[in-house]
Amino acid sequence: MDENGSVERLQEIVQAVKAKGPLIQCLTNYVSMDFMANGLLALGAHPAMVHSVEELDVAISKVKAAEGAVSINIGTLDSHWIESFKCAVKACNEHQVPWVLDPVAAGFTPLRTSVATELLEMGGCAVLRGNASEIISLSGAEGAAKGVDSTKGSEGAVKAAKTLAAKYRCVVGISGAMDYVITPEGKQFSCEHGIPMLQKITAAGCLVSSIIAAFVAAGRPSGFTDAEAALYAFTYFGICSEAASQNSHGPGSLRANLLDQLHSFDLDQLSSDD
Ligand SMILES: Nc1ncnc2c1ncn2[C@@H]1O[C@H](COP(=O)(O)OP(=O)(O)O)[C@@H](O)[C@H]1O
Ligand SMILES: Cc1ncsc1CCOP(=O)(O)O
Ligand SMILES: [Mg+2]
Repeated sequence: MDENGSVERLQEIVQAVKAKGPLIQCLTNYVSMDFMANGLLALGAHPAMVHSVEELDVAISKVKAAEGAVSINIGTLDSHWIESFKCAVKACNEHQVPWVLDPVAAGFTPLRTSVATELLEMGGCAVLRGNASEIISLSGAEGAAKGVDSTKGSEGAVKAAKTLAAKYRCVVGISGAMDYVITPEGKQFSCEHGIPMLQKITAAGCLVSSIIAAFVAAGRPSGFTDAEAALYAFTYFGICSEAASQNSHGPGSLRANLLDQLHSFDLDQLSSDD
């Protein structure tokens, strides 16, 4: 894989997602639930938002049988959610189901940093995806999070991402104007697609994290590494947002058009220069 992947591999993994329709079990915040479920459905995946500790083990054993993945997002944290996250990670690791972590607003409060760190320390995370402030905060430095938003550019988090990827043996994705994907061995890939207006749609980052989970689930049986899956998820999301922006007049129409593009973006229109 070169630094940005290839159009042929992008087409292959998107077609795999649409053909397999992976089951993505999401433990996510109240803000993102609707957009994440609709975004995953538009993409061709099958979302389920199960989060009670009483049913997570059964649900995740079914995710295993369906070759799906789990998306964990700490956005609206409280003590019940914390128990659910730990229970989900334990079940994922027991059943060998890939899980993706979105450490929303890590660094904004100490609890968020410590909960995300505790989950990573349980081991088995496939991909950690955050914005620059979140990734820097998890590395132990001052990330200067402005609530759930980053105040720093993604390039400023690459060093922190390399530290985290090596420490937790997981792929780390940093979103921003440039998205970066870092492997546990310290290899770096990047994706320049996307539009600034995405920052005006709440839960765009949450949706990207769950799309990464869908690409990991569909990609593994087709021979894609988790780093490739993350890179192509960022790329597909970025390209769809660019196409969506052409008929959009602001965040409201962009949000609707983005769902349409995730559903029916024509991959054949891409050339190897894209
Ligand atoms: N300035 C930007 N230009 C282009 N794309 C962006 C920009 N900022 C964020 N994005 C894209 O928006 C999506 C959400 O990323 P981001 O806003 O960093 O996440 P979060 O919402 O978790 O803070 C990602 O796909 C990212 O590539
Ligand atoms: C606004 C907000 N508050 C708690 S979770 C959440 C959504 C954050 O979504 P994203 O990180 O994708 O912008
Ligand atoms: Mg976020």
